Amino acid sequence: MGTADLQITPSILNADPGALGAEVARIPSADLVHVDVMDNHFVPNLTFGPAMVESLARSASQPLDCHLMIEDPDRWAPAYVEAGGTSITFHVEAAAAPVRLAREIRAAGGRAGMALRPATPVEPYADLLGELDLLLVMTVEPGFGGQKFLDLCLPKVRRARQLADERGVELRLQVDGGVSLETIGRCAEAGADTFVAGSAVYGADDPDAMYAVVERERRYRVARVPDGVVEVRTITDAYVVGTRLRLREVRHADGHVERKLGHKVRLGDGPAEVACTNLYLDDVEWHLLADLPARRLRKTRHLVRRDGLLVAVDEHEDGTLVAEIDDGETASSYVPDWLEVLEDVSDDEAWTGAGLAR
Ligand SMILES: O=C(CO)[C@@H](O)[C@H](O)COP(=O)(O)O
Repeated sequence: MGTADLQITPSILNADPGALGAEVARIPSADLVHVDVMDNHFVPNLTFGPAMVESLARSASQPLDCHLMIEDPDRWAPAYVEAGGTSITFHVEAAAAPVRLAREIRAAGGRAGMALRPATPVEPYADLLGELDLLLVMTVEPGFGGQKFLDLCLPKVRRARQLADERGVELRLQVDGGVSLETIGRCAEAGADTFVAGSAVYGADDPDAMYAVVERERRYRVARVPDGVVEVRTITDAYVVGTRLRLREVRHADGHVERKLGHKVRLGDGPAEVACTNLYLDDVEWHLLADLPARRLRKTRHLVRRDGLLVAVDEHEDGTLVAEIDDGETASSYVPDWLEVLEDVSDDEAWTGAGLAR
């Protein structure tokens, strides 16, 4: 994979069209917002134009990833950069001069993306990849959300990644259509690093929960592991260099092993409040990611349940003990006496997992 930074980009095609500002506000943890622009000619559906993009750009805190499913993108694409789109993706099947268009988008200050319908091969465009910031491989026929993922597009994703790597081109490889918890692993394994998801996000009861749970963690250096240990686990964390990604392997006392990829986004200035997203990985996915350059941390976690409180006490290799209390959605400052606190290190970067990793 060309980059270790995986992004999930919700498509607002499946959101309530009458309340788009509010719908975008429901997904504050998303890295980007995917805006499907359809003209009822290139695809049989009609959605947004530059005025809507301009209005969204004013209200959304995330960059807008505009996917133009329109005829004559050579004429219209620059207007979407002007409207505030961050990346502008045109369909190669509709573009008269894709190289010129990609250069125009970049010259206007946008990131240039090119999309391929399921039946469009990538090979004819191999030499053009260096002109792009993003290549979008459609995994459904464009036009509508909620369609079934086309597995037959995966070999193209793999070839696209290979062609870019052979040419030393760093681009985002995006997949769009039918991307869900069930299909995303296969896309990542094929080399995609950016995942557009419409119904999988807006079909959920809490769209942002598809991304993240808010962790409000207090951390304390403590004198000893208190009574009340209900479980002991061994945790190995790998903080992927230059990203907000953490690979975690948890070995439970009964022998079972859990592996996950976490993405932690700070909600405030310090480490105390983060939006945390986890994807559980199978063996293939784990081994694919396990060799990424990372700083590592190994610890034994003692889970203590006492007086209705669950506290994780981490024992580090040098014997220091750090207790974590997760307050979830409700901030609190209660510290039980039995924790025998030596020091509150909640705001100290050096005592975060990333700070301790070597
Ligand atoms: O571009 C398109 C459809 O043409 C997509 O962005 C869809 O909006 C994705 O929706 P799901 O397939 O994830 O429901």
